[in-house]
Amino acid sequence: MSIPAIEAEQLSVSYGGRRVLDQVSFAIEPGSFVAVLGGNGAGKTSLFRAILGLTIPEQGYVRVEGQNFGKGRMPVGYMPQMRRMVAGQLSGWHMVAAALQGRTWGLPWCSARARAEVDAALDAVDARDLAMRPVMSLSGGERQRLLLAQALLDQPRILLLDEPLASLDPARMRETTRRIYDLARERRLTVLFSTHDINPLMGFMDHVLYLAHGKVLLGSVDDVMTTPALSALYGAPVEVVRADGRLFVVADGGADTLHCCDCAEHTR
Ligand SMILES: Nc1ncnc2c1ncn2[C@@H]1O[C@H](COP(=O)(O)OP(=O)(O)OP(=O)(O)O)[C@@H](O)[C@H]1O
Repeated sequence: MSIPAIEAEQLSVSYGGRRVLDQVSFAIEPGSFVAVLGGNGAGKTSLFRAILGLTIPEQGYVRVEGQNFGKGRMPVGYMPQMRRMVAGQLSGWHMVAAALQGRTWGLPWCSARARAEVDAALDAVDARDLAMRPVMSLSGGERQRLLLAQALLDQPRILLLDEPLASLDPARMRETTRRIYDLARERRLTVLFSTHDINPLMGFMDHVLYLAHGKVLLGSVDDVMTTPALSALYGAPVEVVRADGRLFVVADGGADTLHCCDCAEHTR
């Protein structure tokens, strides 16, 4: 592999002495589209924050394109979880522009260049029609598009997308995934895409990065989504079941469905 887009080595992240990521190591290939899976509290957001340098590792390191950027500007666009979004009365345009303002400290943020960049990001996610509307009046799917536009500012080479499908209906999930996939291919982006529902990503993702109990497993869907692989990761028996063209990951005894995916849809 060439220099990895993202590389973690013996990375540990803890909060108040509780380890969320425990000496994890992995390397993400440039240009790959990676589904980041794991139950609630598995550490998906913590991993993204560590990559962004917003959370200081207890141990180990993360490198982006082979470098430790520290507080420097990295070539990474971040789409946070929507429930963390605060926008109030801002228009869609100003919400996207606010992210640019944060990154162009010291420059006149309403310059022609800045305006053109915001317009281009809105165009890329087909959201020009949302530009003048108050964000608080927008639907969940429309707000997601604005968050994606924010992540595209500054021409990133890597996108970290934290649950971009949250609160979308199944048709919108597939449409949103396709939009992100098309953008990623067109711009040769590396994408880490966290989700609780792998179904809409089938046929789009190159790899799965699965988090459980502080550990990670990275590989193809066929390598990771298997009974032995996930049981080893969880350190307890889980079962990967294929039924009606769908893939279910269930806790031992079948009482608890952890994830499911639709194996029937492998075509783009
Ligand atoms: N700033 C923090 N201080 C203390 N604990 C934290 C902090 N941030 C996250 N945690 C805890 O770390 C664990 C992992 O959280 P994280 O948000 O990374 O998980 P996640 O996989 O993104 O979860 P979800 O799917 O529910 O969004 C959780 O138990 C959470 O409560």
